[in-house]
Amino acid sequence: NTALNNANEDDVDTLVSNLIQWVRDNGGYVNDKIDFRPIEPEDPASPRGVFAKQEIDAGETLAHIPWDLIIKSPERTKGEVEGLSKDDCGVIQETIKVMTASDGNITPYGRYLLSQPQNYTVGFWSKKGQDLFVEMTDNFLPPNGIKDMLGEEFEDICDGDVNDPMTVQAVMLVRARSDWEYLVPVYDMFNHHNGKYNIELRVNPYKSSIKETGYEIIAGRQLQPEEQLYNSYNRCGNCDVWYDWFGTPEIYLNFGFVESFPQRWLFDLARVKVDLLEDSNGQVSVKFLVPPSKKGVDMLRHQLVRLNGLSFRYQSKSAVDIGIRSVEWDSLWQYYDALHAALTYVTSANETLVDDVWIMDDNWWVQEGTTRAEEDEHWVRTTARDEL
Ligand SMILES: C[S@@+](CC[C@H](N)C(=O)[O-])C[C@H]1O[C@@H](n2cnc3c(N)ncnc32)[C@H](O)[C@@H]1O
Repeated sequence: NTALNNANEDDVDTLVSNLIQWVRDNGGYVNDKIDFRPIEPEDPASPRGVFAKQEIDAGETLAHIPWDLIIKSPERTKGEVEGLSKDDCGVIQETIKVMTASDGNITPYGRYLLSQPQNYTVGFWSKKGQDLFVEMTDNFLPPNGIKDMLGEEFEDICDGDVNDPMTVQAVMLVRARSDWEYLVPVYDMFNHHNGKYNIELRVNPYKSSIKETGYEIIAGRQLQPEEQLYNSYNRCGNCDVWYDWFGTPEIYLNFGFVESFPQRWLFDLARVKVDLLEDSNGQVSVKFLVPPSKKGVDMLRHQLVRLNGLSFRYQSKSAVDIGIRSVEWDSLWQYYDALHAALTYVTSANETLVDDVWIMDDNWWVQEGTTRAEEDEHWVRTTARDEL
């Protein structure tokens, strides 16, 4: 896997401009008014995002990615399947091919994917890092099933080789960058923010045949110079299945970062579901989406005390002491802070407690009636303890 190791040495600015040129040379379009640059202009190593260089009108096309440049499963290539297919094995296999193409054949997109940081989402960490994460969540707090990201979802369902680092990296990148089973260059450059989401897709790729249309990304509203352009990874126009249950912990699990407010937390075992909203003065409020119970809030209070104990035990330790990479250590404590804050907001909220949630069915969490998903698409990824 020297390709994976050498990749980080490529200059990312060059990789990005080659990628844009390649899209343009192959029938695509990328608007001149957008720029792909590090989020912190002074820190070339900071993550990249998309920014408006000048004013952009609402509805203006930002980019058009033709069907041929999209990485998708061979099943899709025949163009017969519409709607969601049940797994993403096909797009993973194709991504592996794109990333392992020979020097003469590799596309600028393959090179860009190769340059991405390795194993940065928790499902792909070292065993020690994952064990510490599970110690933190106690198989009770979300996100659930971190070991399934590779094991159940790729090894078992796709029959994939989890011992090959390039394969593992491709799986992680598909989970962190794809629009379910389409990995779309340029569209995958937009960062996530539910409060500032300002782009849209002209055509929902799961509701119509996109062989002719490809992905057309448009401005959701008027954009100002220097504004960052944001997608939403769970509330976008075609995010139906993800809309209800996929909150801040699940964003963290799949994409490896803690989202800003607004956040959604679904504590399935305590049957507590909340949105955390921030007003223009930075005041955070808790919106209970299902009436909480005393039993549930007590469970979360107990978890908060346990988390305090955990941080106390580790406060004088470092990544080196534990023997894990600093990316894992730093990310874990970032998530800890978000989890701790969410539990603090929820347990100190002045909400009337009622027991109704415990007499509801397993779908208690969609009882609020704001659900978007179709009837058979409601599900929560259950925790290990839930299955006992
Ligand atoms: C679809 S890609 C977005 C483009 C990516 N930043 C890049 O440099 O190519 C998703 C990845 O971007 C990063 N990301 C997206 N939104 C973010 C946010 N709001 N804060 C921090 N990182 C974010 C995460 O690393 C995530 O796995």
